[in-house]
Order: sequence, then structure tokens, then C-alpha cells
Amino acid sequence: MASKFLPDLTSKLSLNDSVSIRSFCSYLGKENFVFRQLFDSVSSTYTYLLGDAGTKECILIDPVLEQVQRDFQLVQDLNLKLKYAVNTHMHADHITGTGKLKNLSGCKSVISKCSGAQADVFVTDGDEIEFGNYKLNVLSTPGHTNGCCSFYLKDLGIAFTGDALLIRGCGRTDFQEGDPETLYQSVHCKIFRLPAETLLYPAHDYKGCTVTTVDEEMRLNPRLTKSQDEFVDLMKNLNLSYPKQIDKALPANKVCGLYNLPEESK
Ligand SMILES: N[C@@H](CCC(=O)N[C@@H](CSS)C(=O)NCC(=O)O)C(=O)O
Ligand SMILES: [Fe+2]
Repeated sequence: MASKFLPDLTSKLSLNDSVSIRSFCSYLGKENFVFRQLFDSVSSTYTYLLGDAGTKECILIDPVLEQVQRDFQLVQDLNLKLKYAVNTHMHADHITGTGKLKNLSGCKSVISKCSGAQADVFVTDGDEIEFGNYKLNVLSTPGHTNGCCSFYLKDLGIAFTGDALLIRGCGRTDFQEGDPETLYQSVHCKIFRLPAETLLYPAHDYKGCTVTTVDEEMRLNPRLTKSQDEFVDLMKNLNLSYPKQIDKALPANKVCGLYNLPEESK
């Protein structure tokens, strides 16, 4: 019933307004759902706080080391208890905040087994990550890296795509285990099979956008609307410069972000 009316509702609301998701939750009878999109301007990374105000359990998706105090303060301000600090993949452009959050809050870190990184909980395709009365379905969406996962919260029609699908873009495939054929299949066979009105929240945006939908990306994504062969050719010729923090980020992220940390981040 909810998904039947979702397109009408979203067309009346500004998707970039946090009020919209609150109104939508209220409409669905999910008033307890807490949702915040946080931003790290150095790496252009989005961190997401998802919680259940009824049970107080919450999770953070893709926390950034330098923003841990901000994120943990918000968890406390909202009287929530952090259950999991989750990574969509082993990031190359920033050090994860999951290890520091574990030390601060006693939460457990979560990542996919295929990522090659250490964590308390390893997830794989089909698993569920529960917090309060909500759950994320784990979708394996490799191609940017082997361990990339997207997380789908079916009840609310929202998904977190990490670097697999960015707004009008996608994760690059020229380092770690990047593979354009695999990424194309992940997006088309997993993310584009979610309901068209599903709100998609990426791990990064470099142009100030905050959210998109399956429908928008299927129609307008300049890379993923191409044929697979055209996509592969395009991805092999992007000639992007390497992320500035990659040499310190990858070794640190293999161990939950707790390796050789800069003094000011400890
Ligand atoms: N300039 C940034 C890195 C930008 C970058 O490479 N972003 C990645 C996601 S983080 S692994 C990406 O996949 N970008 C896709 C694209 O098409 O740009 C830095 O130096 O950190
Ligand atoms: Fe990435």
C-alpha cells in the first residue's frame, strides 16, 4: 500500500529536505525512524545515522575518522545507543571511523567478508542488519571493489549504495579490485531491480546533490544508461587522479581504521 502511494507523495515533497523523510515516515506509521545525512567536506563522504527512537538502537553507515566526535555526539544528543558502525566497502579515500567508534561506544563494526578488512561482523548478500524494529537487507554490489555492498531498508523504500552507484555517476573501477563489467551487472541486476521510487543515498557526492531515485538513475545516469560494452570502454578511459589519502587509508581501513593514525585523530 505504501509503495503504491509513494510516487504521489514524493512528487509533493522536496526530496532534499529532511522534513520529507519525516513526513513520509509519519505517513507510513514509522514515526520512530531517525534519519540523518552527515557530510565530510574533505573527502565529500556522506555518513548516515539510522535509528529507532523507540528502542534507542541506531547504526552509522560509512563514518569518517575525522568526524567521529561529531557523529558520536549526535548519537548521544538523540539519546540513542550505537549498535553497529557499518562500512559499505573498504574505502580508499578516507580512513573509516568504525574503529574509533568501537572504542568510544562499544558498538560492533560491520563490513562484507569479501572486503578483506577486519570487523566484528561480516555480512554477505541476503544478510540482514537489524537495529530496533528496522532492518537493512544486504545486497552484494561488487565492481568498484570486491566487497562493495548496498543496504536496502525495504519498509521505508530507501537504499544506501556506497560507491557502487553515485548520483548520475558510479564508483571508479581502476584500483582495488575494480572491474567495470562486474559493476555494470551489480547496478543493473541489483540496484535497478529495486522499486523505481526507491530513494538512493550514495557514499559520496562531489556536486552538492544529496539523494536520487532508482527511476532517475535508470533514465538519467550518463554512465549506467549506456550498453555494457560502452560502459566498460568509458570506465577504462576515465583517467582520474588517485585519491589523495589512498596510501594511508587502505592499510588503516584493513584494520577498522586503527593503524598508524595521525596523532590528532586518536
Ligand atoms: N578526489 C578524491 C577522490 C575522488 C574519487 O576518486 N572518488 C571515488 C570514490 S572514493 S573511492 C570514485 O569512485 N569516483 C568516481 C568518479 O567518477 O569520480 C580524493 O582525492 O580523495
Ligand atoms: Fe570507494
